[in-house]
Amino acid sequence: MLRIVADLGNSRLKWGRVDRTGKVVESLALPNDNPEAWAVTWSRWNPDQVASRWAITTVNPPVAEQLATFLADRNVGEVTWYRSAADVPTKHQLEAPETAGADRALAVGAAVAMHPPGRPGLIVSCGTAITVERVSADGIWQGGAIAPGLALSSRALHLLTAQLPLIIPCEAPPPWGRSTRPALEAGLFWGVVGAIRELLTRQAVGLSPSPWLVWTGGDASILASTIEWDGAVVVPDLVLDGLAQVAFPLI
Ligand SMILES: Nc1ncnc2c1ncn2[C@@H]1O[C@H](COP(=O)(O)OP(=O)(O)OP(=O)(O)O)[C@@H](O)[C@H]1O
Ligand SMILES: CC(C)(CO)[C@@H](O)C(=O)NCCC(=O)O
Repeated sequence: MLRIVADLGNSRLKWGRVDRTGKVVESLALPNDNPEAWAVTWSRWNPDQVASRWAITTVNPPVAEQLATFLADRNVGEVTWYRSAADVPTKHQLEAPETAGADRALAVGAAVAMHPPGRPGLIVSCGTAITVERVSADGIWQGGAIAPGLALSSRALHLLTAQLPLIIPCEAPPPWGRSTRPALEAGLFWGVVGAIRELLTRQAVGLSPSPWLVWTGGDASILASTIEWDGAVVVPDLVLDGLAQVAFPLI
């Protein structure tokens, strides 16, 4: 039986296949707004239309409806949805888990599972929004911070001003520029790095021994290298890994 995990965010839809050992393999990102692209990938993954089981985490209800229709049209009957942190067994101290993102809870769950017990941790997820999550030494998610992501900040500056162009930051730029474009690149990129650094520093206060750090999300590869942190790792499929552990546990 094909087992699929999917992470429906605000920018992209990530899919992965779960192999016999419970590992997520062949993960890829698809556009959120293009069911034709989903169909092409799905017929490539499942050319013989064998039975499949899906586990889907979503923070995007309108696109989730489209995805539900897409799967129903393809006779996928076994779908489990994770729509908020309340649907995820990650231990937490949140006030209202039913309003918190399931993706956040799954990322925390996967990061905690990667580390031996007894050490606190921090998780930075660099997606449409950036989240920085705090985990206590006894493995409990204490909550986090939600900030604007790199592409979103760039789009906001472009859309809400008359003269600022749209730029796509793709690598660490010099910290100032002598014209609009490099000045914008500097402000966007280093502004986001500064926000993450500040949140990490402040959330680490009171955590002992020193917290581990896991990065994930579409912008993790360019942002992680800017902040020095002993033993920090980038795990691109952290949310899918967490989902596979929760939805398809090894028995
Ligand atoms: N091919 C791509 N298409 C879209 N975004 C990309 C791409 N490659 C890198 N990115 C970056 O990835 C970020 C989005 O990350 P990701 O796909 O992890 O977010 P998401 O899961 O959709 O968002 P969220 O979980 O915050 O709702 C954007 O800020 C963008 O800069
Ligand atoms: C913060 C994001 C956008 C990160 O993907 C998502 O988890 C979300 O929409 N969460 C709902 C609000 C919350 O987590 O408290």
